[in-house]
Amino acid sequence: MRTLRPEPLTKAAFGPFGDVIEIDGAETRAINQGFARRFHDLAALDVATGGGRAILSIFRATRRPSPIAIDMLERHPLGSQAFFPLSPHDWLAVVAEGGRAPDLATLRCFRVRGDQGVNYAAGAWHFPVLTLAETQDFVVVDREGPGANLEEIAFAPGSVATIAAD
Ligand SMILES: NC(=O)N[C@@H](O)C(=O)O
Ligand code: NI
Repeated sequence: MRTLRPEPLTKAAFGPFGDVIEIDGAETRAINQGFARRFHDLAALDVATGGGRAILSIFRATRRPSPIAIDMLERHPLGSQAFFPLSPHDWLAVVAEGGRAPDLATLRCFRVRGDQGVNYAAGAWHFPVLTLAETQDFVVVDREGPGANLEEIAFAPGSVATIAAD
């Protein structure tokens, strides 16, 4: 079984899996008579497939026992799924490339800062949201609509990977 070492999240490294949501590098616009700044169009929301619509939710994540075991992966074939933390604590995004099944040789863990979010592209294999705090709320924007938008693959316990303790 592999030990995944969290790597820093960068736009380049995360490119195959979706978008990094962050102020750094964003197109910005002064708005509201100069009393606010807009960081514009940070992620490609893709939710219209099959008559879907965008919804905004809040997930309250709680820390999983260490070492965190990657015993399954999931994906949402009909829509993207964006997460942005509401508290400034690091968290983790675990992803893998692949089509009908994830390619476990490409399994990667990214350490995400508390001022960064991610937007998983439609069909991107990922592990459910992982906080490193005792509890952490996330704004989540994803797809509501007809069709099966959750595919999960479970692995034999202890067979894939754990995440190195921080
Ligand atoms: N169940 C649910 O909506 N959560 C997952 O999709 C996730 O990525 O956390
Ligand atoms: Ni998901």
